[in-house]
Amino acid sequence: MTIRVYNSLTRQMEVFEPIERGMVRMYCCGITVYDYCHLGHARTCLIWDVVRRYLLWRGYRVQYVQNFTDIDDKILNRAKNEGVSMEEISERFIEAYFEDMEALQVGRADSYPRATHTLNGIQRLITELEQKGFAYASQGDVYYAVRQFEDYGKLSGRKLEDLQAGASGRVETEDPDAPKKRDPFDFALWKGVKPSEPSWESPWGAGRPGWHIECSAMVREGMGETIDLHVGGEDLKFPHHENEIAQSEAVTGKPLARYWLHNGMVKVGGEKMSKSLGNFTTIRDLLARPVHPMAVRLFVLQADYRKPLDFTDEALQAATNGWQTLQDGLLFGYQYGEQLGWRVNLEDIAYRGGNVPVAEAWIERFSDVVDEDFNFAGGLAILFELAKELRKERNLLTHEGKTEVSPERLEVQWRILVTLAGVLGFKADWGGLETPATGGLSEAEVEGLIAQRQEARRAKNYGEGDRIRDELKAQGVILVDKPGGVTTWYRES
Ligand SMILES: Nc1ncnc2c1ncn2[C@@H]1O[C@H](COP(=O)(O)OP(=O)(O)OP(=O)(O)O)[C@@H](O)[C@H]1O
Ligand SMILES: [Zn+2]
Repeated sequence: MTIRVYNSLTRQMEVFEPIERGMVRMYCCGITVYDYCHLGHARTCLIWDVVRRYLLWRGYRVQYVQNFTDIDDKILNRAKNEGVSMEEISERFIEAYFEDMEALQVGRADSYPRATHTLNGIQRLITELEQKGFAYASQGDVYYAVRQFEDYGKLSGRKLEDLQAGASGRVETEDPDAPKKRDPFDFALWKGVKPSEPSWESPWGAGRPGWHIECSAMVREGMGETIDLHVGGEDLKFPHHENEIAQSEAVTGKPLARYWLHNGMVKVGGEKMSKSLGNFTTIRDLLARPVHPMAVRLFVLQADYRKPLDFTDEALQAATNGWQTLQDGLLFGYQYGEQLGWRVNLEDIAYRGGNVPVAEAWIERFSDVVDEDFNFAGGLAILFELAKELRKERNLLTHEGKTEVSPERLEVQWRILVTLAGVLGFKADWGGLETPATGGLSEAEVEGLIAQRQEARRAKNYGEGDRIRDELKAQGVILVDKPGGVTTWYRES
């Protein structure tokens, strides 16, 4: 089978064919770094991380680039409020971003260009737009003249005429930059310096870049004129992605991206989870509840990536239960492999995947389903089938001392499960296993002591926290503190 994707640009399913055979160039609009990430950001980052993993598994090489917007009014406002520099704010939240994503096991992109590191490329692009008649300078700012770009609106399906009718004068009254624009829909490529704000020298005077131009410049500088996949949240389709297209394609005369893919929003009570609405749950808060990071991954991947996803406690609980089932399946080999006489190197499987024959029907079924516009929910259904079968066999084994399916066959099934779960970025906490062989504390006892330690640390009683850590260590249990206040553990072998 071939991979097919829903292209937002053409509004139809298309066979996925990258420009260069076997190589995918993929760009994702990243975050504006002025606060901690919430579950909405997590969904966007998780989905595209798994798309990348899937493409790699399907044999492509992938260049995956995700930017950080580190010049923005929101960052400047926070810096002003705290009396610190813009860099201090952006550095703090870039660091927090990496911690949160690591906790969720989102893989690192190949590069993370930042607006502040791309000023030459940005200025080059604006200069070319000016030379080609798509941009004009006005009172220290530079604007993009949207009416010069014939295709404006092709991604979002919005026509300027309709927008104008809908806006009817509102734009003029609300937009403080309106007097500087030739048309109310023109947008800033460069903004003239304001007192006490950071600025960079440019042919148009000191100032800073607008938001939209940074992505166009980053793609061009780091990836080329046309990339394969341009992805991001649906909220960015208009105006951000529309403007990226207008900027890049006006200069190069080539499509910016072959395929535009958009993920749906995480919603709360029907509204987009967002900082401005105050209805958000940060990744940190979620993991500190504690919710297992893999349950968050399951919550996100069980939904159609293009549809909105409602965040409710029930949905989260369902994902937590689902993870338990999947985890039971993933741990099967570690718990019963020896008893079943498997001669596999479990360490090897844990770190390199199951290494199963690709002709296996399960694998084919999985890739057939996921190939169709990254249907991860469909792929997961296959993983659950496998996990449930292993659970059934586990019950037989513990109660009757034998399995129905042959041990050889079970081994293959388990390896397939581990492999496919790995493709979707799921990894079982092998260390959390109760291993009677090592004796000592039971799983529940360990969890109880960890909870006590967390309580002590919350009360700033670090001495007691350390004492509990040492007590556990003496019993062969090693604690690993993860970002977001989550502690995992494993038994020393
Ligand atoms: N509720 C959400 N669900 C899914 N993705 C989201 C959500 N909110 C933001 N994103 C995505 O996260 C990425 C980073 O967005 P950005 O930093 O601009 O956040 P934002 O939209 O300003 O968030 P907020 O509205 O909470 O301030 C974008 O790709 C955006 O589409
Ligand atoms: Zn962008």
